[in-house]
Amino acid sequence: MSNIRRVIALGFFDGVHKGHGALLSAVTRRAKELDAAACAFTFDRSPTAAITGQVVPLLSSVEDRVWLMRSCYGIQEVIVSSFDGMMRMDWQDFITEYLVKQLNVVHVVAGHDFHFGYMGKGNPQRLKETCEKLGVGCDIIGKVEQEGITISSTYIRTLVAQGEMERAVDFLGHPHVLTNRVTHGKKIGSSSLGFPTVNLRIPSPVIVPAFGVYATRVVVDGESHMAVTNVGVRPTVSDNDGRVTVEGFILDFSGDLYGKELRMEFYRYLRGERKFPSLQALAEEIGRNAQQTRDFFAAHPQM
Ligand SMILES: Cc1cc2nc3c(=O)[nH]c(=O)nc-3n(C[C@H](O)[C@H](O)[C@H](O)COP(=O)(O)O)c2cc1C
Ligand SMILES: Nc1ncnc2c1ncn2[C@@H]1O[C@H](COP(=O)(O)OP(=O)(O)OP(=O)(O)O)[C@@H](O)[C@H]1O
Repeated sequence: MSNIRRVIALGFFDGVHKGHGALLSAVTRRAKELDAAACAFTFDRSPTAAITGQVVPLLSSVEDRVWLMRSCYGIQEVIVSSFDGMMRMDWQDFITEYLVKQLNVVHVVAGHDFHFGYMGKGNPQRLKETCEKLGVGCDIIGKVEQEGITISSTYIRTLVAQGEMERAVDFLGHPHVLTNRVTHGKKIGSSSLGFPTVNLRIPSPVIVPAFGVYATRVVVDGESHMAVTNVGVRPTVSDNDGRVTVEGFILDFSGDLYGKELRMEFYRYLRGERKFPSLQALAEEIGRNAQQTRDFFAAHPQM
């Protein structure tokens, strides 16, 4: 780590929602005032998953988390730390040895319920008092609510898992995103259906949105296109192997995207995934869903 002066937001930041946004905006503001680098600290894996041993499906991969913090809030450096390597560090050491000595922190920003250090014994009050003694600035951000609900990654995960995408977008402050490389499908899409699709895998432990069809955008080679996308196991296709795929038909586009990195943005749930009596019936429905997607983006030109 180079020894530049850093203003650092502390947390895990899964999904980078509006509550996190309050911290990250404070960081960019303070960094300007102090002529320091705007940074955020996160872990490589979910602390809750590591501690409880349970699978915690996350809204974002590490890469998407980093990208969201940079692109939505102008964070210049995201420090991705190994949770396993840090979980036994006590809270005082986290501040004095890690933040101050290693990262040269000049100001920290954390939320009202931020717990840190071995057994979670560090808390906002301890953070504030210790920073004061060390001459490090500290902002504790009060909780951000919407419709009387405290915005949290946990709450937004339930929205995505239930397909409530528009509400998820509302609480995130940006669309739910999935970035991955395009893989090969079974080629039925272009040959029998008349709808070529890009196929993405959802890497573990990233959350699987409710099975169904969504109005989405795909961003590839720096360009954004409307797409109608199915998430699920494709019960209509006889040889489906039970694997979950994300398949998007990109509107008004032709070209081979195999192997390219693509970002998919989810905006609206259109319908559930179904088993159709024939490929013909499925193709007719996809045609209707493509039109619904056009209508949605025509009605929401800012999206
Ligand atoms: C917008 C859209 C909606 C879809 N809806 C369903 C569905 O409800 N049920 C289903 O079995 N497959 C559905 N599919 C998946 C198709 O079965 C799949 O695209 C087709 O099998 C082609 O697969 P391939 O690209 O791997 O060749 C949908 C695909 C798209 C693009
Ligand atoms: N709604 C919110 N308002 C203000 N600060 C928040 C809010 N949500 C999270 N924070 C703060 O953002 C940082 C990162 O939080 P964390 O990653 O634990 O998110 P979370 O949404 O609370 O997650 P979870 O749902 O898993 O508890 C912490 O410092 C936390 O206190």
